[in-house]
Amino acid sequence: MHGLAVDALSVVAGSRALVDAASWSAPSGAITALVGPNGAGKSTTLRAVAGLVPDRARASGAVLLDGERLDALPARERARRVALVEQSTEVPPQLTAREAVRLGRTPHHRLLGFSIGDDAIVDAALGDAGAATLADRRLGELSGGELQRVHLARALAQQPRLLLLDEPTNHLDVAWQLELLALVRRLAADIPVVMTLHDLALAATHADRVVLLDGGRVAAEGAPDAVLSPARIRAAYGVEAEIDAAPGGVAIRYRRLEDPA
Ligand SMILES: Nc1ncnc2c1ncn2[C@@H]1O[C@H](COP(=O)(O)OP(=O)(O)OP(=O)(O)O)[C@@H](O)[C@H]1O
Repeated sequence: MHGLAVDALSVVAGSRALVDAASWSAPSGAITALVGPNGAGKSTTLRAVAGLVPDRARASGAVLLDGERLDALPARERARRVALVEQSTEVPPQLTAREAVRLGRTPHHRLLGFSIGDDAIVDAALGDAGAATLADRRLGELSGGELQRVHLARALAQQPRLLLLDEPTNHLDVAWQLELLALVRRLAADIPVVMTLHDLALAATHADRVVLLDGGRVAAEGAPDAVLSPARIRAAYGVEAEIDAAPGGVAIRYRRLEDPA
């Protein structure tokens, strides 16, 4: 299959399955949203797809990108193919944004050092992520939203064949959320993009496919309107959802089960 196929992925810490035999796919040319309640295993899943597993945990199952087993590749090879932007990444505060984005090129270098062409790639990545004006600022001085854009630029500089974004709209104001989603749409023309989202209305509006995780398992997978139904939202989150699908986007109103309609 063209794109990402996750087959019976489990991440087990001690006797506890954080991700439990989850199988799902994310085709090229599409945005796939990974949704689910707190603790459902979304971040653990993205990290495991990128080859990162918590200390003292064990991953099993297969992760295939365009038919190639990613989980069988050495870390450096995997890093050439997969970029992950996490919710919070420790950053050296003295590094400039440009220096941080340049680190995205590291997996592509044969020896330590930089390659010809890196500068143009780094500049393009900074521009695409809306971080060009931040290039010479130090990371320690940036706001949460600005830092988020720099992390995205670093991922773009990696020129990955699979882009994984953990809560990419966190910290972003509404204008930058829309910019980010437009950029993700452009990127998804060529590669699979998987992003975790808490905002189900954003997922319903902007994703082509939705994977609903609950308790580490795949509760549903498919078209947004099929997965994000009131019944499934009730089952996974324990809330009532009233879904209003207008041409400009989906709006969802929530209420607790015990509250009057
Ligand atoms: N290093 C770890 N060791 C043991 N358990 C962990 C570890 N990291 C996460 N967990 C547990 O794994 C489960 C899944 O966590 P994960 O962060 O993947 O969920 P999530 O769906 O991303 O949640 P959220 O929406 O709150 O970000 C949680 O119960 C969490 O407590």
